[in-house]
Amino acid sequence: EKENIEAMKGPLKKLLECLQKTIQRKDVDQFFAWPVNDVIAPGYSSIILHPMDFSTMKRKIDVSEYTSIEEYKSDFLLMCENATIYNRPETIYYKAAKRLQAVGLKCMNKEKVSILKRTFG
Ligand SMILES: COc1ccc(C(=O)NC2CCC2)cc1-c1cc(C(C)=O)n2cccnc12
Repeated sequence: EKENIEAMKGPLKKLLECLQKTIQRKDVDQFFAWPVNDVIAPGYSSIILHPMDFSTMKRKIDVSEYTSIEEYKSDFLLMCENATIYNRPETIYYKAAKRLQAVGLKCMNKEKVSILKRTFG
């Protein structure tokens, strides 16, 4: 039972690594590559209680913390949503988050996820 779950995580891990590479390529300015801090974004840590960024997601992939593509997707959406909560709509960060969210959702759309779920269980 445990081996099966472990074995299952291999392919899922590969899939998520590939998915993250594809999506992160769109973050050319690397606004989402690292955790946002209070120096560059005043008051960030008191406004955004559940921060998320690509480096944190990468670490979670590496330690097999994601057991499904849905879990990965919710961290991705959290990351984008944080940026639309903290930043005003006219800012480059808000716009970058909206663009990134659209790209990410295309990569993780329903059809693909159901195919992946069938393939990876
Ligand atoms: C890891 O986060 C970042 C890294 C680098 C930069 C950056 O290069 N900013 C320069 C472009 C104009 C200043 C911005 C950010 C950044 C991301 C964000 C997000 C994602 O909200 N942010 C918000 C307010 C101020 N700065 C940021």
